[in-house]
Amino acid sequence: MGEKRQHISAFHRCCRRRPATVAGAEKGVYCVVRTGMRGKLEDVSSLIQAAYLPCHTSYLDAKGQWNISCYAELDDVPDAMVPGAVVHLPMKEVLQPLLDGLTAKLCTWWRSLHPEFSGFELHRVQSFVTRYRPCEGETHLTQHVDGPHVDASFILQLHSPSYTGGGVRIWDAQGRSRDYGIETGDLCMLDHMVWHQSLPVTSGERWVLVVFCQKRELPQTSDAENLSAAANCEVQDSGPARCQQAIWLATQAANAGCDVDKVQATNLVRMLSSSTLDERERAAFALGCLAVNGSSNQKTIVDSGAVPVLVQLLGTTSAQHSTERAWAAAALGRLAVNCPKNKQMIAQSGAIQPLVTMLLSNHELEAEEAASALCNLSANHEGNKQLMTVANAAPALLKCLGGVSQKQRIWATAALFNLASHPASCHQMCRAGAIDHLVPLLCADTGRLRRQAAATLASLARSEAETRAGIVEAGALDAVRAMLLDEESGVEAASLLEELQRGVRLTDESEDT
Ligand SMILES: O=C(O)CCC(=O)C(=O)O
Ligand SMILES: [Fe+2]
Repeated sequence: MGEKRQHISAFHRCCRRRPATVAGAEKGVYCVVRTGMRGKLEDVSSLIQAAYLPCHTSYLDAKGQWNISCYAELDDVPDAMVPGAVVHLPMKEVLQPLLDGLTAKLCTWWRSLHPEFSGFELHRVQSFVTRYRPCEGETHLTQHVDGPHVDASFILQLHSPSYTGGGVRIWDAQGRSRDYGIETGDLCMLDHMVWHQSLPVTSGERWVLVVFCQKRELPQTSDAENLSAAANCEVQDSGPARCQQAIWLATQAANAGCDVDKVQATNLVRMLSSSTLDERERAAFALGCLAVNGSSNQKTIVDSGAVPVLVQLLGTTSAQHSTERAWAAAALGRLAVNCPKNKQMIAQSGAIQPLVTMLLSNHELEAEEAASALCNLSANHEGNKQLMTVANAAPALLKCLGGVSQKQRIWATAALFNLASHPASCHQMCRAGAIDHLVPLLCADTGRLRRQAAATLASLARSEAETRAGIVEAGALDAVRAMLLDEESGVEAASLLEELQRGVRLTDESEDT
């Protein structure tokens, strides 16, 4: 009973239009859950919108002539081909960090519906972003099923500020429909051949991510067998299916917050040395997913020898290896979180210089993950701050502040904040023009950026009267005044002001003597 009630609330918390009933959930053909990804989706929404390039397609189903979707993935599956659709790689890059986790969620739910498919996994055949607007042909999608070739699908509501209308209507196995006014981060999961439609948007824009999956048989049938197969996944014969299993397990483990064991970790580390780029990318990605689960996974992964191999992956320079470098940086950064021993080991294995080089990459994902890793490596670690100064990190981080990626700017500012408390780094930052880069961020759109910029400037202001004067000269006071009125960034603004005033007071005092 308790379990059922829990299911009901997860199912209906997000339903604005209907009181809680569980018709769809009970019949099991669909499920709407809140993922808790709202913040993450808000963070990536500008990237998604920047990467959005719709293509003209013609479907035989409810979509007809359709030109408001941008495709990130399109498998060459005969039944699933969409005439006119082409993959837009920038969208793939932006969605990459989200897709595996979401697919794993869909797969977990779908397996619970279909115990008979425990030996199967879901493989994405299409993923795309759709933008609905109140224009002809763009408001909604009429009633349809995703197709006989689609075994399960999901619709994720992306960050879509201020739109009206919209939402999803879904029919259960008895043909009864329900409307869901889904909110950012709500995930609507559909079983095979479930009728559904989106509802017309009447103002603003509604953004969704849609993924279609097919089931694929796993070579082994039980989790225990999968585990042992993954455990034996040798580099020499790690065919795609076997590595897929290792990744599947890692994703499941990361998703469920469970521990990775030594054998799994060792095999993922071996996969990092595979001769296939795709396998190395997947292994690095999986290790990064597992490393966030807490200290026991961090330790198991480090004890399996991951650090030197991951660091080695950072050392390539070609564009082709950019994603591999990004996931290796992400894994290293996560291994460093709250663990001084790992921070030191990663730095001593030579990670810092290549990470600084990666900051200057044209590939957003690579620069973002490098900035994030450097932030984690420098946090509460004076030795690494020193090494980052030697590697000339500050100028590269400052350059990142001018990048288009918001995530990159946030991580770079956070890393700069860490460095600002280290005297040598502080000098390096000031020489590299930190004040001129940071003061404009006091007026940034994002509260987090404004706060981080203010805190970093406050730290710099502590160093020398000349720096304080420079900050004032660059026009910080007006921005700080505006920030003081703003609840979100008032505290940081007040401490920056205090540091700046300290400068004024010191000057007054010295004139008195
Ligand atoms: O946008 C929605 O809510 C539904 C999208 C959908 O069902 C589809 O694209 O197949
Ligand atoms: Fe659909």
